[in-house]
Amino acid sequence: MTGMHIHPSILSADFARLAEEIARVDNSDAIHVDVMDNHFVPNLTMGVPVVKAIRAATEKPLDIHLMIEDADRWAPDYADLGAESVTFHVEASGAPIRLARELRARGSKAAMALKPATPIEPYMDMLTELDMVLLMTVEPGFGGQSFLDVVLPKIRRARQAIEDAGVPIALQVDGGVAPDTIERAAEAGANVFVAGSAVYSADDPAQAIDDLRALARDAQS
Ligand SMILES: O=C(CO)[C@@H](O)[C@H](O)COP(=O)(O)O
Ligand SMILES: [Fe+2]
Repeated sequence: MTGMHIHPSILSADFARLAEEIARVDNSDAIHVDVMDNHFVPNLTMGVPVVKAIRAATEKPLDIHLMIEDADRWAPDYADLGAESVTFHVEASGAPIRLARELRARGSKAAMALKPATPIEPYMDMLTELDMVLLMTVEPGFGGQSFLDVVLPKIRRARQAIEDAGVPIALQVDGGVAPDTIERAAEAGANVFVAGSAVYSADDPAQAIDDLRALARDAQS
C-alpha cells in the first residue's frame, strides 16, 4: 500500500473565513470539499461558484465530495473547474462507468462513494474505471457523527478487491475519523482519511493532521 493521506473537511471550518481556514492545514494532502444539495442528503452547503472561489484561493489539491442528486449532470462541472478528484455517489448516478470516464476525460481523478449500507460487491468489476473509492463511515450529510464500525468488513473486502485488480486505486474513508478510530480504518485497508471535526476542533489543526497521519502509518496493514 502507498502513503497515508489526510484530507481535512472544510465542512467543519469557519465558512466566513475559508481561505484562512485552508491555510491553517497546509500540511494536509488535499482539501476535502463537501457539496450537499438538500436532496441527496438533508443538508445544504455550496455549489460550483463557491468551489470555484476556493479553487482560486489555494494551490492545494481539491477533493470534491458530491452529495447531490443527478451526479451525471453536475459532476463534470467540478472537474472542469480544476478539482484534483471528483467523487460522486453511486446511489445518485444513473451511469457510473460513463460518468467516471467523463471525469477522467476532463482531467480529474474519478472517485465513487458508497453510503454505509450500500454493498461494494456489485461494483467490483468497475474498480479499474476509478482512481478512488470512498466508503462512508457515517450516513452522509453532517460532520461530527460517530464512526460506524459496521463498515470495517466492507473496507477489508474493498482492499482485497483493489489488490486483486492490481491497479493503484485509493481507498478513502469519511466520517467520524479521529485519533480513536483511524487505526481501525487503516488496519482494515483504508489509505485516504477525511477528517472534519477532529482537525478543525483541535487547537492546532496542523498538529492534529500530523498526529492522525502517524497513527494511520503505524496501523497500516
Ligand atoms: O461527507 C461528510 C459528511 O457527510 C464529511 O466529509 C464530514 O465533513 C466529516 O466530518 P467528521 O465526521 O470528520 O466530523
Ligand atoms: Fe465528505
